[in-house]
Amino acid sequence: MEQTQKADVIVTEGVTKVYAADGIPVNALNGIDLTIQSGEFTALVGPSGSGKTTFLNIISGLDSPTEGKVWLAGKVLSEMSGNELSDFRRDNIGFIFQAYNLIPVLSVEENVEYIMLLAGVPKAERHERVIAMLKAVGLEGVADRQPTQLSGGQQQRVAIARAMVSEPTIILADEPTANLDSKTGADLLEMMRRLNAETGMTFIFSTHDPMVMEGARRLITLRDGQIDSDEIK
Ligand SMILES: Nc1ncnc2c1ncn2[C@@H]1O[C@H](COP(=O)(O)OP(=O)(O)OP(=O)(O)O)[C@@H](O)[C@H]1O
Repeated sequence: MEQTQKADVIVTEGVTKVYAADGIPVNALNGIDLTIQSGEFTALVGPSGSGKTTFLNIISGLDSPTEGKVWLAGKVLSEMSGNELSDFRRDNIGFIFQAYNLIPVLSVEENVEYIMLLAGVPKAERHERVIAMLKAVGLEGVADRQPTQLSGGQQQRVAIARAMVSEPTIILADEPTANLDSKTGADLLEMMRRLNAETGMTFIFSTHDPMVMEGARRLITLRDGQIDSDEIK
């Protein structure tokens, strides 16, 4: 009988973060032990200041923990050199930001193909993958537009296409619906969930939005830098 084994894409062990703001220590994370497996669609929730952004920054290697270890796709982030880490991040993580962060002087197509360009994917293949990805996010026919000619919801779809097109190990999204009205945010989340089901790509996102939480398959609640609850729905 065939066995499907889920890989651990992120493992954290004792992740602690202390910021030194004006000499006063702030304990943002207090020993987080967590495993995220491939194919998860997981929301990170909790009150403002509970450590969500800090945790996302640490598991993506944008910031380093004061103590503890993070494995991403089997590699310990703190054991990589600066260049190795940035290549590893480019190949393994797709980021989606609250403010979309598209490059305004580039067309939609150029925004979506950018990471593939850096990774040396040939032009014809890049074009084919961008067009297929734009179709998957419901944005056919906008490849030549500038991001500013699109609505906020459409811009965030472009950002999702950009994050997913190079098939990273994990998609990380910090408050992806925070700048959208609740209907647009709910539609966007439904689309992310469909893409997760169709591609098996792993998603982890932070949110304050109860409608977005509803759509998650696993809900991890942080409180004062610790895991308060971890619920599979
Ligand atoms: N660069 C920093 N320097 C000092 N303290 C920081 C820094 N970044 C975050 N903090 C503090 O760390 C704690 C966790 O912040 P974090 O931004 O991770 O929380 P959050 O759950 O993402 O909050 P929000 O929901 O408001 O975005 C807070 O007390 C915050 O004030």
